[in-house]
Amino acid sequence: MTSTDTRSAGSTGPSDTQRGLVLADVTLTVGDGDSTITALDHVSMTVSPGELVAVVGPSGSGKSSLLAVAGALTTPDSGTVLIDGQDLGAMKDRERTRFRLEHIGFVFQSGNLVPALTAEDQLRLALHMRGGKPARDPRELLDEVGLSSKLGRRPHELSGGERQRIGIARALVCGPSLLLVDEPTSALDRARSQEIVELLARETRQSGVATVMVTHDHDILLHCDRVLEMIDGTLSAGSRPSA
Ligand SMILES: Nc1ncnc2c1ncn2[C@@H]1O[C@H](COP(=O)(O)OP(=O)(O)OP(=O)(O)O)[C@@H](O)[C@H]1O
Repeated sequence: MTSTDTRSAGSTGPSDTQRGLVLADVTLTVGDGDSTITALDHVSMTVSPGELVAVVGPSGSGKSSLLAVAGALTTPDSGTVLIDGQDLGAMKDRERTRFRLEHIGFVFQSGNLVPALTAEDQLRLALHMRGGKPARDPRELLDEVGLSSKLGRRPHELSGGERQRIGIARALVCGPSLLLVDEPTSALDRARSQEIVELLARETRQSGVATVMVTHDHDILLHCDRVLEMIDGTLSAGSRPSA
């Protein structure tokens, strides 16, 4: 099977190549016994700081597996995963969990907010779980995503788009190196979807985070720096609709 390294142009030296996400020849098999499936088949990719990369592909092609491996939730059978030059495979379980809290932000399909918490407290909880000094001020970040007037609202008092904005702010509040985003627009109409991906693109650039977004929504690909396509566990350069 072929693997495609879709490194972006513009890297300037060894220290630069170490930053962001690097997957090198990663293979993951899932299931057991006779029903083993190769979910990721010799996958290589890099995502630089400040770059938004979309991953598209049919259902069952391995997109969630890719996020799980990049997010230090699943350990691949072989290959290397580096985040800011740190090798996830060389870490013990506890170390990897701590690394995930400190360096990786997740945005889920429908926000996955805590129902009882206000917008501001969703971010404060994330900071509390990570511990240490706050990386970003929750109020400033909520202002940046357009929710300064809704700090005290709970999820049921917000629209789907607003909940997704909080999900994005929560994923960024600890100042991650890598942002992993799973179908962020699946519950939104077209206009809200455009707003959410524009926000993700802006935050990716402003905060210099390396962002990987899995999506089925081809209308939002224009806002991404690159599009990769996953088919049967292999990754190749995909096409982006023209403006
Ligand atoms: N724990 C598991 N046990 C067995 N098979 C699994 C497991 N997890 C994933 N798979 C299989 O691995 C393949 C890749 O799954 P994955 O969830 O990564 O695909 P996907 O592209 O994210 O799909 P979707 O777009 O439907 O979410 C599929 O064939 C799936 O059935």
